Amino acid sequence: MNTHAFVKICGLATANDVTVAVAGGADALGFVLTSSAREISPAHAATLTALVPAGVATVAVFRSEDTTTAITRAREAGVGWIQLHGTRTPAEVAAVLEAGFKVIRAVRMDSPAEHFEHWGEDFLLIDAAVPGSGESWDYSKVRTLAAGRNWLVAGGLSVANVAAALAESGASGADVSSGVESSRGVKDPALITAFLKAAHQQL
Ligand SMILES: O=C(O)c1ccccc1NCC(=O)[C@H](O)[C@H](O)COP(=O)(O)O
Repeated sequence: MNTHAFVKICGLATANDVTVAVAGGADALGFVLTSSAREISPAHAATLTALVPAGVATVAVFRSEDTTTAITRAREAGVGWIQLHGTRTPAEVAAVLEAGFKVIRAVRMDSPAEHFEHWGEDFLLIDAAVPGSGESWDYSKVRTLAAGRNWLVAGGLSVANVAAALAESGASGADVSSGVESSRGVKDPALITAFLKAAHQQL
């Protein structure tokens, strides 16, 4: 079956980042609203989400903030989706869905098996041990565990390995940050464009 990989470019910080990712066909854009070299304020994120056309998902990314804080910041940023990292519960996912957001729930690739179950989220994101670190891992090792799920592979992806990662893992899509940067926190337009092309050619 020839389907379209869902591709999220994460850690966008400038209007040019957004313009390039949208022009390249990104399915989702991530804005980091938590402590990180890529952190931007909800108010700044609002100026960027205003540039995003309908049909492209806008995602606020959180590390371990409680859901009330995440929802408040996400509303200020004007996003439609919330991505939750950290140790979470089904009740937290339900609270974010009830607030009207779509949810990406991020888990480490070495999480206990029950964390790979479906808790109501729209996508599971299976990541390296440290989010946003650029560390790669054996993407094939969760293939069986995540089979049948809507899920995104992440962690150490780049133009060079995204096609293989999608094929090996069986993921529905891919998420990247470090692999499309010229230096930490600074996106490279040519790498964004090339990554989107490589990922969308795969599935
Ligand atoms: O990117 C960050 O700095 C970050 C900080 C705290 C929580 C999550 C973060 N990023 C989440 C992402 O969706 C990244 O794109 C994903 O972890 C992959 O990152 P990378 O290995 O750099 O491609």
